[in-house]
Amino acid sequence: MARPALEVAAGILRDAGGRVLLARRPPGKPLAGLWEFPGGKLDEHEDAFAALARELREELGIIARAGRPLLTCSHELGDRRLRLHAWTVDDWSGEPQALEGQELAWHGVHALDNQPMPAPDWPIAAALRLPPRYAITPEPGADPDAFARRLDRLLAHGGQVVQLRTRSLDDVAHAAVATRAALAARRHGADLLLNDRAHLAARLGVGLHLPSARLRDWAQGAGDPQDGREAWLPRGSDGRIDVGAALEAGATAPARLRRQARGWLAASCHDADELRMAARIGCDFATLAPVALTASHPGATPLGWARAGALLANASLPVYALGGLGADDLPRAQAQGAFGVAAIRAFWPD
Ligand SMILES: Nc1nc2c([nH]c(=O)n2[C@@H]2O[C@H](COP(=O)(O)OP(=O)(O)OP(=O)(O)O)[C@@H](O)[C@H]2O)c(=O)[nH]1
Ligand SMILES: [Mg+2]
Repeated sequence: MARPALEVAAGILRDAGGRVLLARRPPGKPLAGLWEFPGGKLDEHEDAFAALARELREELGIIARAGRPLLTCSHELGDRRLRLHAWTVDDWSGEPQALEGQELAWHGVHALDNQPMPAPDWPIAAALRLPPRYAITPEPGADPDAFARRLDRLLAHGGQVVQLRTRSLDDVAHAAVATRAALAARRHGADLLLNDRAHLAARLGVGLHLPSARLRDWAQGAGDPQDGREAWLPRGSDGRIDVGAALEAGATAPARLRRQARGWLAASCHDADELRMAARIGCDFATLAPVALTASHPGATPLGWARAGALLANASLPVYALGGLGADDLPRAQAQGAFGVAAIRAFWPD
């Protein structure tokens, strides 16, 4: 019989400057020397926040009064599963002290990629820099100037992560739209991802969003070797994608290190298989679709919340629920285990 999952709560504590607290696992413990979020295992019948409050009192001597869930992910850990519940602690008192011989340090959320962390912490580090909404553009249509103006309005809202999804343009027209979008994103401090143009995304220094067919090709090492995946995925000496070895070593996020100057790597997923592939090749986040009926994909059968919730509960990276959803669906999506909501029409400015 499979052993029950190991349930662990991890706390996100921020100082006045927005930096988060990391604790270094002391010598003698498993994964010694790696930096993690303070916390520990749930006792039987204990919920995540109660466990976290207890662990923070024992490890740091602080009293946590209120928090909210940031991300729950599920990971294979040898012969059992680890479910790691990351909670943002909003209200606490006391000054964190290292009561268990651990080293403590505050780090900016953009510096976390450089810390050697247990692999299950990478999705948390990504979630700390991701907004709850992932906006996807509609096709640019016949008027590229009007499209650029609307995109600019979208990017101007602080902290946006936006996928430029253009399937209808030829390479030259697409490069023009993408270059303009990349400049606008940089001007507004927003993060842009191109849909399925790996070379161009790498050249422009923006992120890449893989359609599911491309995700499958990359995860299986199939397809055209010139498709740009070298720029995005860590490779072993045999040419195969080599996230696994780095995962076992518990080292810093390998995929992200390779593409330090580049942006996010994400993928479109529709089932458990694709969610696993996305995590395995080192994607920072994924979309899961279609959750509900959507006008842009009228032929697709929606997953519905029950099925989507079951897939989300086992995901090992942040996932945006997508398909017929808008901002109003965010609480429901998060209650079902999504990190956020992605949409085309709902987030596109008039
Ligand atoms: N606290 C914490 N544990 C994590 C994180 N990431 C991660 O993979 N883990 C894993 O979750 C488990 C938590 O173990 P722990 O050593 O903190 O457990 P604990 O405080 O309850 O008690 P213990 O040390 O006395 O066994 C370990 O297997 C640890 O490697 C994280 O960010 N914070
Ligand atoms: Mg602990």
